[in-house]
Amino acid sequence: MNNADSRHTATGDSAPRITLEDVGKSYGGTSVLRGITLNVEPGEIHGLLGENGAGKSTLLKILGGAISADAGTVLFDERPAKLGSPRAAIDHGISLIAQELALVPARSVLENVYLGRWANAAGIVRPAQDRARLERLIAESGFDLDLDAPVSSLALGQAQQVEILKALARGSKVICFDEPTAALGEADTENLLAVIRRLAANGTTIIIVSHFLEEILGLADRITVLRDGNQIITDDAAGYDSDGLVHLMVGRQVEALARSPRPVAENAPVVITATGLSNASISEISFEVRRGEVLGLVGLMGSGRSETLNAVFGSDRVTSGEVWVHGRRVRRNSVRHAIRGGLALVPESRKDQGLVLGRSAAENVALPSLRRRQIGGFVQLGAEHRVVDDAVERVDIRGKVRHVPVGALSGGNQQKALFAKWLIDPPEVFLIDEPTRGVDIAAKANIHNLILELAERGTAVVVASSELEEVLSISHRLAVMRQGRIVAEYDRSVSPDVVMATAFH
Ligand SMILES: Nc1ncnc2c1ncn2[C@@H]1O[C@H](COP(=O)(O)OP(=O)(O)OP(=O)(O)O)[C@@H](O)[C@H]1O
Repeated sequence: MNNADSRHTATGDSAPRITLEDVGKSYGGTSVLRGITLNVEPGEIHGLLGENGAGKSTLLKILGGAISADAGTVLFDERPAKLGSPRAAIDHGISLIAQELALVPARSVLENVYLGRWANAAGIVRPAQDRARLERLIAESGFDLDLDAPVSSLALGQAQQVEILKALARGSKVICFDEPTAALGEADTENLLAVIRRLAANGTTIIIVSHFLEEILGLADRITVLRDGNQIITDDAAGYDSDGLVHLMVGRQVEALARSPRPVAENAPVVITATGLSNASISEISFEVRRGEVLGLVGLMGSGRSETLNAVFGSDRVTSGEVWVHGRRVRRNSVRHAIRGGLALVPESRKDQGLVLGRSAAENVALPSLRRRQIGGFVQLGAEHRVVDDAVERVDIRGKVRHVPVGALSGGNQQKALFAKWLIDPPEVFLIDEPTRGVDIAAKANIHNLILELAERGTAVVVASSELEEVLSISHRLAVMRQGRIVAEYDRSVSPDVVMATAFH
C-alpha cells in the first residue's frame, strides 16, 4: 500500500503552514514535552510516532487549542498563532479530530456541522447555501454521507467523516488526527486513508498520530518520532521501515513478538459454556471454552463481537440463553453475579466502562482484588502495594501510577491499567474486547504474552478483536461472527483468507 510516487514531497520550497519553535509542556513540574521544533508545509502529511505516553496527544492538543504550551512559539503561515482555546485554533484554521468524537447523536449530519454557527446569533443562517456547500465538500472528499441522517445512525467511519466535514466547512487548513484508525475495520481504514490523501492533494496539511507503523509509512511524507517528550527525529518517511521506527521510538531493540499459545491439556475441563444467548444484537450464541484455552471472536465491525462479550458478562441484557461456569449457572443479566461467578471483562470502551478516571492507576489496579479481599475482612496494605507494583510493571505502565488520576495518563497507558487490574487475582473466565487498541507496538507483544500466561495459569479466555492477525496469534480456536451469529469455528491453523471470506460472505 505504498503510494510513494504520488506523494507530495517536502522540498522545503514552500512556506511552512505551521512552525513549532522550541515548544514544551509541563504538568505539576513534570515536563512531558520539550524543545519541539518543526515545520509542516501546506499539503504535507506528517506522521507523529512514539510509545504510549511519549507526548503525541499533548502536541496535537496544543495545536488544537485544547491545552496551552508553556514554552516556545507556534507560527501559522509564518505569523505567531495565539492558540490557547479550541475556538482560537479553529479561527487560525486548525482542527483537531480526537479519538472520542464530539458529535450530537440525535442531530443530523447537517445540523452537527453547522450547529455552533447557527446557534451563534451573530452568524448569518443560510441553510440552503450551507447545504449546497456541504454537498460540494462531500463530493470533493469522496464521503459516503447523507446530510439528513441522524449521527446516531452512522457507523464509526462515517461519524469520523462528519468530523472531517466540520473541519472543512470551517475552512481548516490543518487537520490533526489522533489515532483515527484505531477503532476502524479494514474497509473503513482504507476509505479514511484515501480521504486523507485527497485532502492533502488539495492542499490541507495533515498531522496524524498512529500506532500502525505500516499505515504511517504508506501515508506520510514526513515523520516525527517522540520519545519521553523529546523529539528524536523529524525526517522524510521514505528512508524508514517499521523496525527502524520501533528502534527510534523505544530507544532499544524490541525483543521477539508474542509467542504461540501452548496446547490445551487433553483432559482440561470446560470452564465456561454459553448456550443460545440472544438479544436484539446477537442470536443463538453458543460456545464452550476449556481451562487454559483462548477462544478468538472475529468478524467485521457490527458483527456482534463486543455484544457477545457484554451479553456473557451481563452488561448487555439477553432475552434468552444461559451462561454456566464450572457447571454452575450464572444469574442472567447481572454483572454482580457474573463477577461473583468468576467472570471478568476488559471492555472496549475504557472511558465509560473500565476505569474510575478520577482515581490513580494504582487504585484502579487494586480495586477488584481489594473488593474481594475485603469480603474476607482483611486488607493487607503493604502486600497490596507489592502486588499492584508487580502488575503495573508487568504491563509496563508509563507515567505516574500513584497520586495522579488515571484519566490523566495517555490513552495507551489507560488501556494497560485496565488490563493490569485483572492480573493480580486472575478470574476463571476472562473476556477481553480489543486488548491492544491504542497500545504501542512494544507493549502489544507484552499484553499478548500476558493473555497467554493467564490461560496457562488456568483461566479460560475469550478475546474479541478487529485485528485478525492479533486473534490468530494468541487464540487456540476462532469463532467467526456475522450479523450477530457465530457462523463458523476454526482452529488456529486456518488461513486468514478463509476467515475473511467467512466473515464477509
Ligand atoms: N492532565 C495531565 N496531568 C498530568 N499529566 C498528564 C496530563 N495529560 C497528559 N499527561 C502526561 O503526559 C505524558 C504524555 O501523554 P500523551 O497523552 O501526550 O501521550 P501519547 O504519546 O499521546 O500516548 P498514547 O499513545 O498512549 O496516546 C504522559 O506521561 C501523561 O501521563
